[in-house]
Amino acid sequence: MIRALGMMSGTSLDGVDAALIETDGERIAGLGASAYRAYDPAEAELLHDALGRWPGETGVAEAAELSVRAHAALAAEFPQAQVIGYHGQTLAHDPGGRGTHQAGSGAALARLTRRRVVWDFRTEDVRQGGQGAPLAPFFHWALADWARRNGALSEAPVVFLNLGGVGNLTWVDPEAKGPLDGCLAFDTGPANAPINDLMRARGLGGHDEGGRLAAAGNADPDIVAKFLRHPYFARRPPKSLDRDAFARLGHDVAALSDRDAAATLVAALAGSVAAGLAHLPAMPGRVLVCGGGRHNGAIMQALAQALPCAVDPVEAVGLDGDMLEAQAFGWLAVRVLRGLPTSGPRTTGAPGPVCGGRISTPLRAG
Ligand SMILES: Nc1ncnc2c1ncn2[C@@H]1O[C@H](COP(=O)(O)OP(=O)(O)OP(=O)(O)O)[C@@H](O)[C@H]1O
Ligand SMILES: CC(=O)N[C@H]1[C@@H]2OC[C@@H](O2)[C@@H](O)[C@@H]1O[C@H](C)C(=O)O
Repeated sequence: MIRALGMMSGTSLDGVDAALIETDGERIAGLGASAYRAYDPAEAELLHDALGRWPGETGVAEAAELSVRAHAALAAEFPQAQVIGYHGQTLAHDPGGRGTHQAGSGAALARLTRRRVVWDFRTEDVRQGGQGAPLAPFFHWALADWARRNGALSEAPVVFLNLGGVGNLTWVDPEAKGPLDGCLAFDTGPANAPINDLMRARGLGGHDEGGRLAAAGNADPDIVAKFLRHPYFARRPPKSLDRDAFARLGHDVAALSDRDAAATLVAALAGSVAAGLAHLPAMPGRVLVCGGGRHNGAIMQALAQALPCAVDPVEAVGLDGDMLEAQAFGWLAVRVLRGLPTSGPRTTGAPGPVCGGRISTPLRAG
């Protein structure tokens, strides 16, 4: 077993999560301590300004340097970690075109932390013809296996729904012999990013705390219906999204009041997840929600109404929904060290199993 530190900073640009996990890259032996470092407003601004940019373009070197510095500071709190799984900051994602761009050098992080770092998890998958995302699904399979062995989960199949800046879901059949056969995964649609962008644009803060603003408003059914007519939702998986792929939605709610705009974005999110369930091989017994969106009461209520099965935060089966993606990149780092696949046809649509990720080793003295 290896003690890995997974580190993730997602598309909502709020900060860096770090979590320890003990694993051989197959079974989870234990989930350990975790920590969070928020980006301050100036840092969030710098990252925001770099969104949509590719290596070499304005502001990218600064965003990369910030990412490495923030991750190194957080990693210092975990001297016990034998390897770091470093996702980097996604600035742009265009798997059918220019590729995928996670800013931040794992080699620089290895130098600063004097630890082995596994990074650049998505490029190889895209090179082989996959979407490069989502990558958490194989870990969702391992979690379902773990929760079932602990007696915390009885439903099979089950869905993990991650609500970060973008939403993604994994249909998991824990009775399958492994993650390559036992998952079906894809991005469902925009999740918190349009809500955060609305709040920022209207000077209301960085997010809708608890979903209170949305809960006080009424969704505009025409805007939601128009949004759900976008061909993305009918397209069969695999499929993945750039953070700002649905910027039109933000323009469509511009004329609404603050509360109705927030309610409309929440209804659009719930509708996109319902549309996603229609692509699954069988209805899950339960949807387990992770990511920051589960703290938004309006989102959880809208999901409970829109979905034909139970909807619970992952805490219901003993997991930590704020740290699950960080744990995923620790688990994936160990898989890369062992040469095990990190994605495949039913998660990213790559033509076969892919082991994505580069390994950087710090220089030793002497
Ligand atoms: N208490 C809360 N109330 C309402 N919304 C919240 C709350 N806490 C977090 N969120 C939402 O969740 C977001 C953070 O979610 P998360 O950390 O899962 O995203 P991420 O990891 O950056 O994104 P991704 O999964 O897309 O890579 C916040 O930006 C906010 O929109
Ligand atoms: C390109 C990229 O960074 N995509 C993220 C984003 O945030 C959620 C969704 O879109 C998912 O596809 C992915 O992150 C998670 C961790 C994943 O790869 O599973």
